[in-house]
Amino acid sequence: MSTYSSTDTSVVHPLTPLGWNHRVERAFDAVASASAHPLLPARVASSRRGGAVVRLPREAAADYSPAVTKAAQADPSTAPCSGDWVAVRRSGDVWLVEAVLERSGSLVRQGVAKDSHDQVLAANIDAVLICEAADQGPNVGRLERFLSLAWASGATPVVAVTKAEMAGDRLPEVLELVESVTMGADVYAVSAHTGLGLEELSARFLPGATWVLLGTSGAGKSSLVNAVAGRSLMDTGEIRQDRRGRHTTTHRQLLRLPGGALVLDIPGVRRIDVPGAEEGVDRAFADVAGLAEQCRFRDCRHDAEPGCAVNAAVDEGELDVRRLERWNRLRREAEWNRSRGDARLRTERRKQWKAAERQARENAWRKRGR
Ligand SMILES: Nc1nc2c(ncn2[C@@H]2O[C@H](COP(=O)(O)OP(=O)(O)OP(=O)(O)O)[C@@H](O)[C@H]2O)c(=O)[nH]1
Ligand SMILES: [Zn+2]
Repeated sequence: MSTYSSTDTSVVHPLTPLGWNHRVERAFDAVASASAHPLLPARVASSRRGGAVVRLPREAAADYSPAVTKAAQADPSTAPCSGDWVAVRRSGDVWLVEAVLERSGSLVRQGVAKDSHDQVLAANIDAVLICEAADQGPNVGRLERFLSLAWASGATPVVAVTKAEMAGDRLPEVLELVESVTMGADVYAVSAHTGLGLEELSARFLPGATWVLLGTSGAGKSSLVNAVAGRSLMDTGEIRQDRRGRHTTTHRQLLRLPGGALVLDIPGVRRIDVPGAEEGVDRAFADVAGLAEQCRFRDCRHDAEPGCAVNAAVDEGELDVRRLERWNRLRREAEWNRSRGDARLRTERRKQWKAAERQARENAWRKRGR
């Protein structure tokens, strides 16, 4: 692995290799200057209910402070997650996470149960690498879903068509199909086995940038990262198969590529629900959304309304009707998820108001009693 090197002589922050930058520095300074305790910045590699593994830059286990725990109970999306920058302090012989610093792009999974909360899968990400295997389709509906999610995160999506050598002569056809739905996101045909396209893709992994991998199980994410790194950073399918039943879940979740980019490994993202953000869907479907803006009526449902630019494009063969149907479905899903999120928020606010009212009454009562 290459070591981090700075070309100038200024002092390099020890967390720079983990993606530390001015934005994070300002966020940390604001928290640290308001704290009664001396705090240190750290980045979360992985987290679970009561604590996290953080990098200071050395790796350490950290528990959550009562304030962080309380906030996470009220809203789990505030709990530390992979990629988060946090402020920690030493308390006796343990590290305590005192605050989660303000996030830039984060990948959010919609809560699925009724009144369930969104879950932040990865925080402070700059780019999302969507992996779709060339030998199994590819599945454009799935790609559109991943792209919507990625755009909603605020990070830049990049698509890797993995196992490209398996497509053989069909590769141009596969790429054409992929590119018909990627709307300007860059697409790379890669093979971890033959090395195809790895150099071009590697050039995208800029030092200090944080990437997250999306793709179904077996899409070749781990193999791709290992091939780019030139060594085994992640367990691939075969290795996990061998280890089944043994307690060897020691692999890291915040990886550093030789070029200095960071990769967050978020295991177990099977079904992806689009978050309650139609903007993500509309970015992924920029062609359809652009047409919809030209409809005569602002609230056009693109059914049988007169002056519907979307249907006109379908009639003229410029827009695939299946893509239109998939856009409608994802949009409805996003709208529904958002309205559910809004309803949950209203319930929570009501609870908070009630608690505040109760507190005010108690305070008044105590004052009177004095
Ligand atoms: N032919 C071919 N097979 C590949 C390539 N990359 C990965 N594979 C195979 O695809 C299977 C899955 O690869 P992984 O890298 O483990 O896939 P993954 O996306 O990390 O899977 P999860 O960790 O379960 O999400 C393995 O059997 C790999 O050997 C490739 O470029 N070409
Ligand atoms: Zn319309």
